[in-house]
Amino acid sequence: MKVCVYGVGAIGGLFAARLARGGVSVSGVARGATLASLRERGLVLIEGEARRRIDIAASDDPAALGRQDVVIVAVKTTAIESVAEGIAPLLTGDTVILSAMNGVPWWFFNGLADAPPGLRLPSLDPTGVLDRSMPASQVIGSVVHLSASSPEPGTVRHGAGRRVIIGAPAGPPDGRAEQVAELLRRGSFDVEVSDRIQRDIWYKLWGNMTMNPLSAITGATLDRILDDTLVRQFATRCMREAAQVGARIGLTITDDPEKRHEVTRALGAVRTSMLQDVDAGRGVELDALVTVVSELADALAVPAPNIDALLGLARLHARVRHLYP
Ligand SMILES: NC(=O)C1=CN([C@@H]2O[C@H](COP(=O)(O)OP(=O)(O)OC[C@H]3O[C@@H](n4cnc5c(N)ncnc54)[C@H](OP(=O)(O)O)[C@@H]3O)[C@@H](O)[C@H]2O)C=CC1
Ligand SMILES: CC(C)(CO)C(=O)C(=O)O
Repeated sequence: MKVCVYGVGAIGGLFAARLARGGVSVSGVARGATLASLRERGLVLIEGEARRRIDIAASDDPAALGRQDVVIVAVKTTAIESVAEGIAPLLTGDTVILSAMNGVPWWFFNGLADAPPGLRLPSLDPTGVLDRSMPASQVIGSVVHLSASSPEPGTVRHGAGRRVIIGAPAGPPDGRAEQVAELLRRGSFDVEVSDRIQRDIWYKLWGNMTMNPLSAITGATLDRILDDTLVRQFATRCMREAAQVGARIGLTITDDPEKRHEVTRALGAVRTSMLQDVDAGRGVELDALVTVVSELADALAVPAPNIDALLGLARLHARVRHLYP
């Protein structure tokens, strides 16, 4: 089985390294300093005290890597259009595209019976280029419940966790999801196959759609955000609104926000990925995490004044720093 990872950063690098270590034939689409480093030093995987070099074929030209059985898309959501532009040479009609990013992806409403037919959101694939180049029928979605970082290009450090949930957008688990699960298990990931991956994505989003922008705006770690009563209550109000939005498209959340806060608070003094992006001067994944929820609330006529306030503040904060268009 030929597997290509598109975007060899923290998550892509971890998938690539662990699959290659498990004997899978892996290549990577990388660019710039990452590509140079992969060619010179191989992909470096740091797990605990262990540091290991793993050689994979890498190119910034997907045509040089050829047709694949599975393509793992692991860029930041802000770069997804560049993947749409480049991915064609990797695909046949049977290639599985494993979408491994946070937030609401372009294929999210496919197979979601309770979503209004033909629903389109302004910030989600407005031109249809993502759907044309990466059709939902070929996608397996995922929720990546682990952490990784890339301390320097071509090096990936595995943080905590090994859990990955995957599932086809439409219908019950099918053969493709099971095949991808088996593949990922060769990389020693703990894989679950979901019969409704959108529900799992929405549940993760329910937490990070507030924590990420709140950390970006304030510069605070998760513990400080949740220990501030007013900010915690604001996050709770946003989550209640998001829960109402989700319920309208069949993605009901039964948990109470407080229960979720307790889980997040236990993570301690974590700098969220969005705060790290702000610190590094990188674009922020605001559209996939927050804009989409605000637009969905609007489309479904669910009042969401707190989510809109969060979006407005986070967007302005990012725009002032040239981190959002
Ligand atoms: N890191 C984590 O612990 C977790 C991350 N996630 C999610 O996973 C996704 C990926 O995050 P993460 O791995 O941290 O991000 P990174 O920024 O570490 O990695 C993304 C990689 O994609 C590369 N890339 C982007 N566009 C292209 C392109 N057109 N061609 C080739 N390479 C490209 C980037 O290269 P360059 O540097 O040149 O831009 C970078 O190496 C995000 O949606 C994130 O929210 C989810 C769970 C945990
Ligand atoms: C740390 C966490 C869980 C905070 O919501 C996260 O999802 C992120 O940093 O992107």
